[in-house]
Parts: sequence; C-alpha cells; structure tokens
Amino acid sequence: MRSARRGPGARPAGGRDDRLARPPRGGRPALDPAREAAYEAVAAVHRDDAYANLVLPRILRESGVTGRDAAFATELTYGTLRQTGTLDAIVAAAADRPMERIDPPVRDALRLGAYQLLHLRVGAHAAVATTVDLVRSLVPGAAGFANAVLRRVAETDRTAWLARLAPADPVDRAALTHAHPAWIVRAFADALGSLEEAELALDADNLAPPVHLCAHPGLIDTADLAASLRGASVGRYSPYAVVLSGGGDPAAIAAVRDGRAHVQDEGSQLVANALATAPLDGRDDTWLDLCAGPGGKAGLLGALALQRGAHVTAVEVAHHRAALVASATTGLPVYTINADGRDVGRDRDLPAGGFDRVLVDAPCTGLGALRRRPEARWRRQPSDLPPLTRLQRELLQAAFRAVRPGGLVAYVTCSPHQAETSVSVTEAARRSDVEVDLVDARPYLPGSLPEVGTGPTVQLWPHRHGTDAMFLALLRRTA
Ligand SMILES: C[S@@+](CC[C@H](N)C(=O)[O-])C[C@H]1O[C@@H](n2cnc3c(N)ncnc32)[C@H](O)[C@@H]1O
Repeated sequence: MRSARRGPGARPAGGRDDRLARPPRGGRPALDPAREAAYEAVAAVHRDDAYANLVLPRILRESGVTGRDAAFATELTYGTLRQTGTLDAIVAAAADRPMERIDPPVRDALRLGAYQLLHLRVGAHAAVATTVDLVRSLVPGAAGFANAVLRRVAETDRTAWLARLAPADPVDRAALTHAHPAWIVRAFADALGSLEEAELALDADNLAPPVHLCAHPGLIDTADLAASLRGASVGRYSPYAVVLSGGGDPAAIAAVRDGRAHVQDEGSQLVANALATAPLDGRDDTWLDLCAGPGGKAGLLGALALQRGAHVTAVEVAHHRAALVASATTGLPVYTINADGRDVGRDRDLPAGGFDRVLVDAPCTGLGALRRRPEARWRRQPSDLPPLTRLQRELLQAAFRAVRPGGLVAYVTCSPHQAETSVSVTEAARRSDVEVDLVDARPYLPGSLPEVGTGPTVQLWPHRHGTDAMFLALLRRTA
C-alpha cells in the first residue's frame, strides 16, 4: 500500500459527493483514502492474482480506513470487480481503443471511475476529478487521457451505454448486461432451461450475499443464537441457519469463537443435512467426508454425528486445508486425515465398503458462489472444466467403493454447470464397478423449499432460494 500521498485534506467532509481530492498547499494532490484503498485492491487482484476478500481487509487495516469509508471502499472494489467485463466494454468504447492498449494502472483507475459514474450515486464531477487525481499519481502523463475518457463515459447513463453496445446474439447481450462471461451465461441457461431465468441468476450474482451461520445442532439452539445477535434472524430453510444483518466480523461472535457455530451458506447446510437424514437400513455410525477442507460440512456432519453416536472421517488432500478441518471440528467426533480421497481401498483409514454415509463435496469451478468472489467469474475459464470433471468422477467412483452395500453417497458441487453436476454423476456411475442407484433427494430437503424441480437431483439457486447454487445427487449402493 502506498502511503505517502495521504493528508488531512483528503478526509471527507460529508457525503460521498464531497470526496473531491484537494491539493494540499504546495504539494501533490491528496487522494481520497477510500478510493485509494479500492484502487490498491483492484490492482492487486489484476496484477498479483490476489483475492479481493483477502486483500481488501488487509489494505483497509493498514491504511486506517474504517466505518463509512471502509463500506464505500468495499462497495467500490467489489462492484468494480464484478462489473469488470462490462466496464471494460464501455471504457474501451469511450477511449476508442482496446483495454489492452491502456496502461494497467490507468486501466484499473478508469474501471473504478466508470463504476462510480454508472453504478453509484457519486456526482460526476467528484467521480471524474478523484479518478484523474489518482491517475496523475500513478502515471502523470495519462491524466488528460483519463479526464477525456471519463467525461465521455459520463455523457450517457448505463442503460444507454448497454443499448449502444448491445451485441445481436442474446447470450452475448445478457453477458454484457449482467457482467458475466458468455460461457457462464450459457451454462446457467442450460441448467435452468431458459435464458430469461438465467438472467435472474446472473443478477443475483451481482448482489452482496448475506452471511449465514450454522448453529451446531445439540450445541446451540438456532433461535437462541439469532436472538443473541443484533439484527439477525433464523434462516428460511435450514433448521440450523442464522442470517446475519451485515457488518461486523462473524469471527468475533462468541458462539463462532467457541465452536458452537460456524459461517456457512444455508445451501451447504441443506445438502449436508440431506445426506445425514436420508434413511438407511442397518449400521449407521461410520461416515466419510471425502473432500473436507476447510471443514464447513464436516463441522455440521460432526455435530449431527455427536448427537447420533456416529463418527466422521474427514479427508483432505491439501495439508494446510486438512489443518483447517481439524481446527473447525475440534471437540466433535471427526477424525481428519491428510490424504487423497481417491485412495479408497489403498489407505488403511479408507477401507473399501467401510462407510455408511459418504459425502463428496467435489472440487469444482465454484460458479455457484460467484456472488461471494467478485473477481472469480473473469478468472475462471472453460478450460478449467476438463481437469475438474475428471477429478470429480474419480472422487465419486472412490466414494462408491468406500460406501457399504445399502449405504448412501451424496455428490455435491457449488456449481450448476451440467458438466460438473448431472454429467459427472452419470459418467462416474457408468464407469463404476460398484452398482449404485440415484435416490430422489427432494424428500430430504425442507418441504418449504420452493422450485426443487422434478428430481431425483436438486439444484439450488441464489435467485430462487437465496442460497449459493449448490447441486445435490444422492446415490445408494445396491450391491
Ligand atoms: C469444495 S471444497 C470442499 C468444501 C468443504 N466440504 C466444506 O464444506 O468446507 C473441495 C476440497 O476438496 C479438496 N480436494 C481436492 N482434491 C482432493 C482429493 N483428491 N482428495 C481429497 N480432497 C481433495 C480440495 O483441496 C478442497 O479443499
């Protein structure tokens, strides 16, 4: 984080429209700390492949930006990153040159300026002046260029820009309008069977998601936990979900600190709970989580196992993530091992046919949680799919080997892409030596959950259910 260019003149006197950078007497322009923090975060994402949710809190802390300024910096950073593809199309048109021909620091500053002009209620004068000052501090010779480009951006509003740039192809048009790459628009439309509804899903990705807690069953009551937190409410569907009202650090909540609750999307709770509650004949005390890091679902399964006299083996291939699982499940009957889940039958902790219930929460593109990771949609590529789908199928086949005859496997992804959902399940079952049948998963989700489709698998959606887009297939080993 650069530090030398801040001065008392940069503190806002009132609302955001007052945030004009004013040159301190005899010096260079003083930059607005919130905007500078947003620039640093966006630049780190593009320059260093940083993650905004990790890098921004550090930048805010180091630069002393707090309160309303921190909220503004966060909105500016996350919004700019979500909208990057569309902002780029508009800035490139206004600049009359492709983005690649603009210096990276100037490019990021222009994205932030354009976002303020087209999405925030920041006055045009303030948005242009502060961005030009930022550009002057980064690349002094580019200030005039930035000023001209932003004035052109400000000539029309977002709707008019979208109309002016609208491609003829409906998928490309939706991609521009809702700021997602076209391949993701196509994947959502395929999964939903309609481009019109996919546009609602894309819109939902552009909203800041609420933070959900999972109250560990048997350790803390959901309603009591909600009542103890200002503005919190119980979740709509999961019996364990508490919805926070925004603001504040969930890690500071006493029940989270002492392991009676953890941060977890309501959809993740629903799919883990479905595996634990679907009926099973015979022994039911030996459970397996084959892809456990960082331990969200292992935490819920561990709490349920504690109530039911069962235990969970939690497998994670990445050493540091296995450590996170162990820490997330402290005090619960969860045995964490740092191993490759595909080693069922070869690893002595993973005996073939040794488990009653098995969860495969497979590594995936994460297209179902794009609302949580603002830069992810532009970073993911269709070429990520083949290695992931291969791994998904191998892990699912390992789960089929791990489960005893009559036992259950839940295959879960945080992606609605059909190559990772139904196709992975069909392909793994087709190539498996072990016989499995799909079980209708819908009865093991709350009856109040709307629009769960015709089964047997279930696909959740942010715009329908307020959850991440989790996919669930339940399978029973028949022989
Ligand atoms: C989607 S995440 C699981 C999330 C986790 N279940 C939770 O709820 O917190 C997938 C995990 O699988 C792990 N993984 C990838 N390949 C694996 C393998 N061959 N064996 C075991 N774990 C693997 C990844 O490191 C990642 O932590």
